Amino acid sequence: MLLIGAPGSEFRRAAELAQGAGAEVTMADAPAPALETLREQGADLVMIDVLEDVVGFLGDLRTERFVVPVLACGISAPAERAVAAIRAGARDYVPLPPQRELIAAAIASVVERQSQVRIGGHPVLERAMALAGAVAPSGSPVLVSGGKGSGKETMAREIHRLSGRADPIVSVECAGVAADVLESELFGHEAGAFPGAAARRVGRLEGARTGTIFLREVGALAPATQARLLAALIEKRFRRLGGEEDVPFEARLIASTSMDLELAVEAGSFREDLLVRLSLARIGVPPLTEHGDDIAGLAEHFMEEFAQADGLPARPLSPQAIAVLRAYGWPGNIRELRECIHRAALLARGQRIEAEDLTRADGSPLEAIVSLPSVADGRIEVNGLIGRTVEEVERELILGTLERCQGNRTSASNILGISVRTMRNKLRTFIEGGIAVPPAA
Ligand SMILES: Nc1ncnc2c1ncn2[C@@H]1O[C@H](COP(=O)(O)OP(=O)(O)OP(=O)(O)O)[C@@H](O)[C@H]1O
Repeated sequence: MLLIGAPGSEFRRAAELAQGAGAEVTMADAPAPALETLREQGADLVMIDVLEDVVGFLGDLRTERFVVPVLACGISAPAERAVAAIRAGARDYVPLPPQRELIAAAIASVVERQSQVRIGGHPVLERAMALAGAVAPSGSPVLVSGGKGSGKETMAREIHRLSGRADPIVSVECAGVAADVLESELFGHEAGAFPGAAARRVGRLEGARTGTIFLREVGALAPATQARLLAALIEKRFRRLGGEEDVPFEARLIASTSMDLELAVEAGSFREDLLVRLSLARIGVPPLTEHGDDIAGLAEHFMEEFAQADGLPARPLSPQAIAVLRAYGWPGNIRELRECIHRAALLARGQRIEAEDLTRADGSPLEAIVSLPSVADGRIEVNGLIGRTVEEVERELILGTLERCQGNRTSASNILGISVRTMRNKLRTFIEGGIAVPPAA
């Protein structure tokens, strides 16, 4: 985290609080030295005093293609300054003197706090973890695939930890970032590489030194960046944009994907040769529903974590609450479970967490969503189905399950006991027949 402002006790206090919340803090007393720091070492979050030229600083960040969230802050600053900062692109305004919770929330809003890893006892997750342990010591690239929030970054961090590398793991989001901005972010640039490149900037690949570079959603890389990355992997060196000097590429590459990269290759949006290189070691993180036996343990683990962090009593989950957690489809996987438990830890009033305390992000109770199909004497009620074709019933079952899983193909396939490939083929047939299919989650 980079703090920009004239040194004063409030700023020092903000820095101490940020450090207490787990951030590594660098301080700069004005935007110009702050830009120098960003060019040399980057930052995951910037906080700038609104008394500085925030608008000019944000403009410089854009011209030099930095992708870093900026928060404005100030000591009883005039409201118009805060508004101007937000209008110019600052994410939020944090008043000083700082409060511990506000600083922690600001950090949490941009850098997801990683839970302490709990390795479930389920064989599918254990197999994935064993693979991670086996590939960790080598320097070869690793591709971690799995659904949204299933634990891909957690797996990458585990591999990095087990590799014993002294340098850090540097995480870069590839989705939703303009191609030229991401290219600078990854490879850095020399002064004059493009209009606005005022000085040399060290990219994240270089900044990771001999540690690990983690590329989240690698399938989103533009073709030119894919080509550059492939060359860097083969030659173990690269050039900053506009540079003539080779920079050694010493970091270990771990990439994650929640999209089917084979399909992306077929569609021509991802290079096959890059996929082959990335796939030397490949780890699939299973969707949460595939290791459902871990749900209760993970839920208790998160409950303890939040109780500790928020100073609340750790409460047990009732058997009904656990049954509801087990029955839900978890399209957002472990992240969704973690957030669900966080809401329950904050809002539940009883001695233990009951089924009705478990909600989705929109506030709807999980209980209502997991209502099971009508069952009579253990058998599915078939009267309402007689007169309908097997094809119709199958289509309704598939589309209904998919809807309940908010379009998540992997979760729905798991619940239905069919492969994702079969699911895709069925959906293709539906679409060809003019039937609406829920969009992919
Ligand atoms: N085995 C685990 N034990 C404890 N917490 C976990 C585990 N796996 C994932 N989590 C937690 O779940 C959340 C989501 O995990 P993570 O960021 O690794 O998922 P992801 O698959 O990389 O997400 P995305 O698809 O959005 O990139 C994080 O808060 C992480 O700490």
